[in-house]
Amino acid sequence: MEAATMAWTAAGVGVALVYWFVWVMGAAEVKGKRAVDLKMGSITNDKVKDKYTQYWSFFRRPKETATTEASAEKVPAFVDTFYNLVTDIYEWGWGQSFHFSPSLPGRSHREATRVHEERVADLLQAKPGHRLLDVGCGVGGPMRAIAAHSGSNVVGITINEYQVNRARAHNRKAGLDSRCEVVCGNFLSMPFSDASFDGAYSIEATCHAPRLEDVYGEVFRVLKPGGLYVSYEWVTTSLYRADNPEHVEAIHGIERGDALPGLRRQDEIASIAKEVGFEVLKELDLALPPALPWWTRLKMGRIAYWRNSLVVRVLTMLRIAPKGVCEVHEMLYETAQHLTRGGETGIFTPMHMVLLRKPVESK
Ligand SMILES: C=C(CC[C@@H](C)[C@H]1CC[C@H]2C3=CC[C@H]4[C@H](C)[C@@H](O)CC[C@]4(C)[C@H]3CC[C@]12C)C(C)C
Ligand SMILES: C[S@@+](CC[C@H](N)C(=O)[O-])C[C@H]1O[C@@H](n2cnc3c(N)ncnc32)[C@H](O)[C@@H]1O
Repeated sequence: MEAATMAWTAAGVGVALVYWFVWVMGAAEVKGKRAVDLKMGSITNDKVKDKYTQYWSFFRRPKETATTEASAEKVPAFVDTFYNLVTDIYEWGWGQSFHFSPSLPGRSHREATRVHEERVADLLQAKPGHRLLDVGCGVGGPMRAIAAHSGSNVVGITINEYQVNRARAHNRKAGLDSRCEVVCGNFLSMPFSDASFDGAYSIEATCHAPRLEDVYGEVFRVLKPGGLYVSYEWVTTSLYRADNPEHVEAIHGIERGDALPGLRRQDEIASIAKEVGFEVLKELDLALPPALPWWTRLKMGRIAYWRNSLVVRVLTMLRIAPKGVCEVHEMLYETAQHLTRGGETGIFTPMHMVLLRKPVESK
């Protein structure tokens, strides 16, 4: 073969490979967000690296961020920065629901996710005409599943403006915008009237609150008397040992890479709920057997991560993706290892479920 023909063939194969990697394979899990559309939320391209450095130095010492009052006050702003950095990567590589779910034999991740979300609607006994609150709604994957399954209306709140726009666009596309509404705000001080919701839920979101009593107190205030609240909490289990360096490293790794001001213990959740006035109707770690491991989805993704980091590197080199995306992607990769370790050792669960009721006789 002539040199020129070989060069053209190599170039053609190169272009086809890039096309296959970026456009055809798209995301690890779901098509919808394409790699070429990766943005860093509302952060301009030139600020991504700085914002990432600021985020990293703040969450490097997770426990301290929760315990000193001055630091705790800054948490929502850093959580907002975190979601500017990760929202597109999450959507691209995971889907529109930013949470875990127990694996289901013979069912896809997408189905397992939906089942985990519909369980919330069932626990809340949600019905058409009900007004539900989604506390920390992300880009609205759970909200759409719950509205579709139960026929209720859902109002979601998130601290991150970029997520609000993404969620509204997805709601419109799904034809659910008349029943799903999204508000930008802080769940530690919500812009809703007292007793204005029939039910409420939070899926893997309240772990971002420095003090759980603050967010539970707000949910209590906005619920109607008799209203139900379901929460899936991220917690350490009774197997966690603070004197085991491997345990400490896994938990710190989870906190650092997920913008958490210190994970709570499993046995703290119900007492905090009671403190703010809730009745505790049910409490269960949904990750316990017979449930199948939630972390297998993370483990199975190794080839996809490798592919994704290559895609991210190529797109950064071509200046299609902003500088700093590679660092954020690397951070998420490491976080995935810590989460897997937390799951395998059983010291951590992202699905400690509590079903709470605001007493009928309360104001
Ligand atoms: C509830 C929270 C988020 C939970 C999960 C949705 C995310 C936790 C870790 C994330 C990921 C880790 C590895 C990424 C991978 C390197 C990349 O190529 C594709 C996306 C990941 C799989 C990403 C997806 C979302 C997570 C699983 C927290 C923040 C409270
Ligand atoms: C891991 S995501 C989960 C999103 C959604 N529940 C889901 O399962 O797809 C956590 C969500 O909590 C929101 N959040 C964190 N701290 C918040 C705060 N102080 N006020 C409002 N939303 C907050 C984030 O913006 C994000 O949308």
